[in-house]
Amino acid sequence: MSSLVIETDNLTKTFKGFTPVDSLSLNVKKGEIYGFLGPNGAGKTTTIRMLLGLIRPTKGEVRIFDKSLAHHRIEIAKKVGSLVESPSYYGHLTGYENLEITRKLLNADRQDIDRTLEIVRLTEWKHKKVKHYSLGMKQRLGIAQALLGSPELLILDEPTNGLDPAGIHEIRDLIVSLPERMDMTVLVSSHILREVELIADRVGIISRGKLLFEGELAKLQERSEVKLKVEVERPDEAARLLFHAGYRARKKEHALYVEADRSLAAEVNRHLVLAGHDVFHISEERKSLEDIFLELTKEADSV
Ligand SMILES: Nc1ncnc2c1ncn2[C@@H]1O[C@H](COP(=O)(O)OP(=O)(O)OP(=O)(O)O)[C@@H](O)[C@H]1O
Repeated sequence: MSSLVIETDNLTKTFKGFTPVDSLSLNVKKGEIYGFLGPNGAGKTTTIRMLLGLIRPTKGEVRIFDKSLAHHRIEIAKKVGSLVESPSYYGHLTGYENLEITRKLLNADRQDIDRTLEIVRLTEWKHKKVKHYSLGMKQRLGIAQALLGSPELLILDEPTNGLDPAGIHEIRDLIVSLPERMDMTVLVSSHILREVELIADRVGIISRGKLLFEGELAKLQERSEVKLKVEVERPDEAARLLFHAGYRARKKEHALYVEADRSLAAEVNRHLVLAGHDVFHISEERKSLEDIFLELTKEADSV
């Protein structure tokens, strides 16, 4: 069997001449947490709805567990748990009762309810009515619903939307624990890089329905240029000097950013010191992932 749990080939969705998902080829590996990243309106939910068989692709194919979703929808659905947008529940019923409804639909074991309540840390609240739950607790209940029946693949669409920092932290910890605890593959979407950065093994970044990058975030950062940040007393003058020595240098705030890596740090330093500049500090700088993400998705936006 392939090590890919989700594989899409040129997945495309068109609504009345508008194409929110455009030739998307995603690869999600078994046992990983895959961060599906993109700004609002990038096409994440539409993609997820196709992965769950809730809407039909206009073009392309979805393969899950090495099988075509179009031909094995029911068989695949039994092994996939999901939370798309906000969870649905009955406020006048308790957490336990809500899960009992889902459990019956799935024909899952009764002890599955207590086990999932434990995982999402709602055990002590299980006999309280859901209308009294906080937003974070409702979200955790939604994840518990998705976990019933021990799915092999869990798909969560923006599970931290609307939560406060503590709630975000809790959901994040919960997601991180799942692959090992439940031998599961997780795809989690978000429009916030920082949320995914801490938990995902690999990411797929989309904007305007197109895949811009897929892989480890460290690889994305490696692709960004390195600069030397040089702190000197008179940066304007130092920039001119380095320019005449053949370097591209730009002043930003009180520092100078030179297009060079650490192998040239000593040479840059020598140029400056020999010309009478006091150099206080030289360090190698890369763009933050946040900057790279914003640039990448902005570029796609302006096409
Ligand atoms: N049924 C539909 N008919 C027409 N347009 C749609 C339909 N569903 C989604 N869209 C449009 O497709 C685009 C992508 O939406 P989608 O919800 O997939 O993005 P998203 O990345 O999940 O964004 P968000 O984070 O804001 O939910 C949006 O412009 C949306 O308005």
